[in-house]
Amino acid sequence: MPGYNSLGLENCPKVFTISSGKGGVGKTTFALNISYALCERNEVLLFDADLGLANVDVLLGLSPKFHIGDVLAGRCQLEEVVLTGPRGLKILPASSGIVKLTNLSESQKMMLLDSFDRLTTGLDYVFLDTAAGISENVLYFNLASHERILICTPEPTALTDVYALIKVLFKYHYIKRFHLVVNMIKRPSQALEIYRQLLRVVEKFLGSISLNFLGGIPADRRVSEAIRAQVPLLELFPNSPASQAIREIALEIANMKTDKLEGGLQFFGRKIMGVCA
Ligand SMILES: Nc1ncnc2c1ncn2[C@@H]1O[C@H](COP(=O)(O)OP(=O)(O)OP(=O)(O)O)[C@@H](O)[C@H]1O
Repeated sequence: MPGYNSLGLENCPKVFTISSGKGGVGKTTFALNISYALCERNEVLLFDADLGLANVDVLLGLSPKFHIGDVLAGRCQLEEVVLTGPRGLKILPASSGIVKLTNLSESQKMMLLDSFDRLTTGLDYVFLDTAAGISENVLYFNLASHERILICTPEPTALTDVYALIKVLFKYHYIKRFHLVVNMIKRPSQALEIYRQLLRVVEKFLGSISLNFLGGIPADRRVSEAIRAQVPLLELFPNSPASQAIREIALEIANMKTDKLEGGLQFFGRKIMGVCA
């Protein structure tokens, strides 16, 4: 049976990249919990695309038998790398500490995208948790997705780093559509203040960019307790302030309209190869 996503499009998951510019802002925690929230009613794959420093599997206490390096070396199929997490969430772990994976060749990227296209058939959502910063891989995964969620915190450095990421994606890759989540806010109004601050700078220096405010997540001590317990925050503390905020963002994502979803990631891979050639 072919799969249908929430928009009724056959075999075409909606692909989101989650990136941050700065490290340590809560990107992986968000990626795990937003995937967990959405897999209550959908088929979801969380791809730990932080190819140098993987940790989604660590957050869940899972032990991968194979990793993407094994696929690239021809030792297994991508399907064998996938782990099943809570609520049936599918997790594609990356490859902790294998430095050469951080610089994939174009042919390796294409091979990975081909396998990825097979793997994602029938899914509703794919979330790509990228590395921090603006390395080639981060840009590549951002290009390969339908939507881009940027995470920042109220810290000025988090804001300047997320601006740098938007700037590179816009100036060199013509990407104009982004969503913002402000994590670790201290009071409810802070998220919108930060969003407006970033929007002002983006409009002043970059012009016609669509920056959508997805929501704010409070600083919540339950987050680190859930990490220590290796259980998603939404499962362990479903009523904590951060859990409630993440569920609201999940609702926004579920209701998000996308103009047109084309093909799977393979299509995007080809598109990128055209851009990069
Ligand atoms: N809403 C929150 N409230 C309190 N602490 C948080 C929150 N979100 C994340 N954290 C804490 O921030 C730290 C970094 O989180 P996480 O590993 O998810 O960040 P990251 O951006 O993925 O980091 P990296 O750059 O290493 O990939 C963790 O210790 C986590 O407990």
